[in-house]
Amino acid sequence: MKWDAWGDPAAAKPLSDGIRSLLEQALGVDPDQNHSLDPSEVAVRPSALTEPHRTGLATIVGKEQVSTDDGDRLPRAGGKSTLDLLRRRSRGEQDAPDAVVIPGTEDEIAAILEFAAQEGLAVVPFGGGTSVVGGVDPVRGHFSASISLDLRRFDTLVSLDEVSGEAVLGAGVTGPRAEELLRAQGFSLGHFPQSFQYATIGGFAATRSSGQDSAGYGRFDEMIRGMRVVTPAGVLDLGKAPASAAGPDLVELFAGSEGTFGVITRVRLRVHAEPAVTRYEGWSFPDFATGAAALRAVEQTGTGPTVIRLSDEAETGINLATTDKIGADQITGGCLAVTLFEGSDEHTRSRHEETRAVLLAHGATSLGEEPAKLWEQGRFGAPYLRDSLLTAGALCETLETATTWSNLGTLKAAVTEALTSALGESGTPALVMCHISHVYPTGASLYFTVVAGQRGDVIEQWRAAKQRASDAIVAHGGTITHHHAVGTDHRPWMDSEVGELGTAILRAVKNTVDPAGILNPGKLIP
Ligand SMILES: Cc1cc2nc3c(=O)[nH]c(=O)nc-3n(C[C@H](O)[C@H](O)[C@H](O)COP(=O)(O)OP(=O)(O)OC[C@H]3O[C@@H](n4cnc5c(N)ncnc54)[C@H](O)[C@@H]3O)c2cc1C
Repeated sequence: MKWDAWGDPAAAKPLSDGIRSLLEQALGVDPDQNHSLDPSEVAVRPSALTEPHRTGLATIVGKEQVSTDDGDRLPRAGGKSTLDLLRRRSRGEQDAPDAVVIPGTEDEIAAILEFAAQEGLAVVPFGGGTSVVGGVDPVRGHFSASISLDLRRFDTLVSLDEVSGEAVLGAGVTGPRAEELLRAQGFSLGHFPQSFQYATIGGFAATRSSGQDSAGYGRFDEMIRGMRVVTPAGVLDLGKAPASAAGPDLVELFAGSEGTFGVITRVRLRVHAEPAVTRYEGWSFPDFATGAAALRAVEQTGTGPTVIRLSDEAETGINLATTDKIGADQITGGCLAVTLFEGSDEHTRSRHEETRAVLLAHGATSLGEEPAKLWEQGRFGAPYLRDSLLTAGALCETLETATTWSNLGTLKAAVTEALTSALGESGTPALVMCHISHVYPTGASLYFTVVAGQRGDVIEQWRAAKQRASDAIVAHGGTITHHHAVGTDHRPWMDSEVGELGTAILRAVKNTVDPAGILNPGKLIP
């Protein structure tokens, strides 16, 4: 993973002529500017880890698994939000963890946590580092140093129960590696967030991630059957049976705990047979409201697409749903939707037919297979485009929420207005696009992509727009996050999300499992 951008440098996406002219004409951006920083120009905050602390950590994990080198600290200095990437491009001293520690066993993690609690060191669990909410920021709080606890060595398929369809995967296994390990035995997890290529099993569990195939396979938290968590107060082995009435579900409590309650070392997950067939169909709707009503009908009827997504007019207009063709003018007007069906030949056929019937009855026009295939081919490409936009002097970021079907239109309008007016006040027009990509019987997510011109202090420019959008989300009945999690960025809205008593309950759990407060300070809990 690049330190100041997304993913593999070889997969970079230069801006097409279509996007370049869009930037120039609509946003007043000069795409020939270069806003990136050479790594040699970066000054990293010096490590504050003392020599005795380094020796103490090295005694636990071995000296080769403790590093205070800038080259190791910088890639763990934060996640991959636009704010993170803009910070990486800023001149002046950059924040970074004081050390990177890479344990190989649960006992080593327990010993690190004990040492950190005794010595007053903050510990930030680190999976793939793809957080977009400041989840891995090296916040020291009142501690003398912050260490990044990298889970990469927990990288195995621990076990597979083929009869029950359950697999135990190490926390550091990445998305592609999980599929590779499972497919070698005829199984698949089916969790494909856009960050799939770099994010990890532990990170998915810690953030209640949701993948693009959630209509078929569920959110990541719905896949979890159990997990092991090392906390400063001891080890928890959670989840005994496929279902249980033994009180409140502690698996649910630790899913989404964002490294503040403990370090997840392995996760037991529901898996399914590797799908034999995929069927594709793209659709056009006259407008977003008609499309949303059709998706609701599909979900409430339960016809079973694996993927179902709907882009609004703006997103359809610039062809963002099929990122490889952005700016090309092959889809005009209306709203594009895509559906995919995975499984056996017979089962995908029947689900496809039922879904078709519902969509056609609700105003859809079929576009054939191609738009859905193109979407699948380009599904992991958009983050590369964001890098090129930032480099060219445009601001580009995403944010997300969810609400009930009856409130969807109101919330979408309120967030769009908040972003447009906040960015307008900073002196730039804004292109606000939106899609639905996760559906439930009672509601859906809304995922916004914003492109604007960079004006003044760009970090402050985006912060102000995001604050306005977050306030609008809360004021209009949305959740502050459907799948990006809380981290530092959404923490100010947690009280509105769960109430003061809810926050007090989270604090009480934190005080029980992490009395010294060393785990991921400044995240999740207000
Ligand atoms: C381009 C892009 C696209 C994205 N698309 C999606 C998407 O489609 N769906 C989605 O849900 N999210 C998405 N995200 C957000 C992000 O990928 C998810 O939050 C992901 O689950 C984080 O996994 P990770 O392994 O990278 O965790 P990290 O970023 O390393 O950590 C995230 C949080 O979890 C904690 N953590 C990590 N591992 C552990 C562990 N083993 N034990 C305890 N705590 C731990 C960290 O301390 C931190 O608070 C996207 C991000 C980017 C940059």
